[in-house]
Amino acid sequence: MATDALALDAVDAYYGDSHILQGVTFRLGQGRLLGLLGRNGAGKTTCMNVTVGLVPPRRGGVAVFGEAVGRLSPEQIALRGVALVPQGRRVFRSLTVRENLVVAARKPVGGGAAAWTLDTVYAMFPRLDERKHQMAAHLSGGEQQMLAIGRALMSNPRVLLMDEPSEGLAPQIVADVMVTVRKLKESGLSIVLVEQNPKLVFDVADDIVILDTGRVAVAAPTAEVEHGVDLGRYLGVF
Ligand SMILES: Nc1ncnc2c1ncn2[C@@H]1O[C@H](COP(=O)(O)OP(=O)(O)OP(=O)(O)O)[C@@H](O)[C@H]1O
Repeated sequence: MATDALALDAVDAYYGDSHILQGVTFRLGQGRLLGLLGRNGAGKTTCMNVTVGLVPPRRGGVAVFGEAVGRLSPEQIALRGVALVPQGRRVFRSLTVRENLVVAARKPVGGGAAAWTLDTVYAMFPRLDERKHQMAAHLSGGEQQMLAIGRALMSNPRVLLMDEPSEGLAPQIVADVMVTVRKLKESGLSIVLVEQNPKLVFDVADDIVILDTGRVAVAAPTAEVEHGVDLGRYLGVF
């Protein structure tokens, strides 16, 4: 069996004394898309923070393509091909669109030709090409989301983490974001898509993990979750 792109194994994580993640285990297969769902405060962002090294796990392990990374720094983990599109986009507001992209550029793990360059990012997001000399602060929310995704792609990741990329965007823009997510999946990237809205992820995810107050309540292929799980119980009314 192929090595998982990402594996969290019995991860416990804390903020100070607050025990947030409690024995979280899930696996992202290579080339697959995992939808990570859960209510507000369930621990989704904390899982992302643990994966990229911002919140080191107190117990348990994190592995990227089979290599343990739970004790590595965020820089070391990024060098192993993990990129995060953070919640709230967090683009560098006082840099231009082009500068935001250039500062994130990195060669793929193991060398070889970079799939993602300024040209290929602009080809995916023509709007960023049109606005490349503008300050990121002046972009619309949807454009900032494109930039946040483009910036993550510039690092030529093997594992892409997307934390609520639809948050705060108009429905048409959300639809555009989901088209992008689908294209990235079709390109072979291994993706974790964090969302509060299950309808968005069911369309595109291979597997679903539902967190409930810091624990994995459900982990199964999408079709099983869609038809066999009482979503209202874990996600509230939607
Ligand atoms: N920096 C922090 N310090 C202390 N507690 C935190 C911190 N960040 C998050 N928490 C708490 O940890 C818990 C999990 O938060 P987390 O952001 O991981 O949830 P989430 O599922 O991503 O929620 P949301 O959908 O609101 O983004 C929440 O109770 C939250 O209040």
